Amino acid sequence: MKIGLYFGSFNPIHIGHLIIASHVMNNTDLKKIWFIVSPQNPLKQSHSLLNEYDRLHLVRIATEENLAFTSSDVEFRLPRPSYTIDTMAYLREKNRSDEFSVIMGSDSFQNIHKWKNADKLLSQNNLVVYTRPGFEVESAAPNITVLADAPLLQISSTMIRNYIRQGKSIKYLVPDVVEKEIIHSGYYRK
Ligand SMILES: Nc1ncnc2c1ncn2[C@@H]1O[C@H](COP(=O)(O)OP(=O)(O)OP(=O)(O)O)[C@@H](O)[C@H]1O
Ligand SMILES: O=C(O)c1ccc[n+]([C@@H]2O[C@H](COP(=O)([O-])O)[C@@H](O)[C@H]2O)c1
Repeated sequence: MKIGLYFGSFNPIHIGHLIIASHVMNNTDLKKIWFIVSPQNPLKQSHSLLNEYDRLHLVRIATEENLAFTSSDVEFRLPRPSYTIDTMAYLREKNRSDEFSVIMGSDSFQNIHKWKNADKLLSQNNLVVYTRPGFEVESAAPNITVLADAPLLQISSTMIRNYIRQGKSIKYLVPDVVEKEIIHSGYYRK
């Protein structure tokens, strides 16, 4: 099966992520999207990072009503920080009948030279790159699909964490179930 892999810290998952995943499904031949929760992004600081199992739970409840979406904890069992090239090797080995594509914004794509074994990552994998403002990109190779018209929201997990700390509402920025769980569990208050 053709599967899109959407990697992220998801700290927490928000509707920007879900809109992108849905847009990728609508505009490619991918049949499923796996949301891969990275315990530790190699290029991000770990303070203010909610426990990975709590982040995974939020991804699970945000995606469970969509049968094409799945949450994945595969990187929890791999060495840290989470290097995408290593995760891809592991996933390919374990899922030989599936064909994976890595989904990423054009901002990440432009910075991919900073990632571990970037050349190998680019040559060995299919990529779906959606354009984000300020990071124009043209399809550079047959294994790279560029989606130029993704519906984009100027929101981020950082913004949501800041809103919570400031006592502001995060309604509509995250799915209702995620908002309820964050409030109920007191996540990101300090
Ligand atoms: N609003 C958005 N629209 C499109 N893509 C997004 C949006 N927010 C995040 N992404 C992309 O989704 C992927 C996973 O995101 P990540 O979990 O790092 O969230 P984030 O909102 O960027 O987090 P943070 O603010 O904590 O850095 C990354 O490739 C990121 O570029
Ligand atoms: O493999 C790497 O070197 C590498 C470097 C930076 C980021 N990544 C992956 O890309 C995902 C999204 O990263 P980011 O910075 O766009 O939020 C993150 O969860 C990591 O799995 C991977």
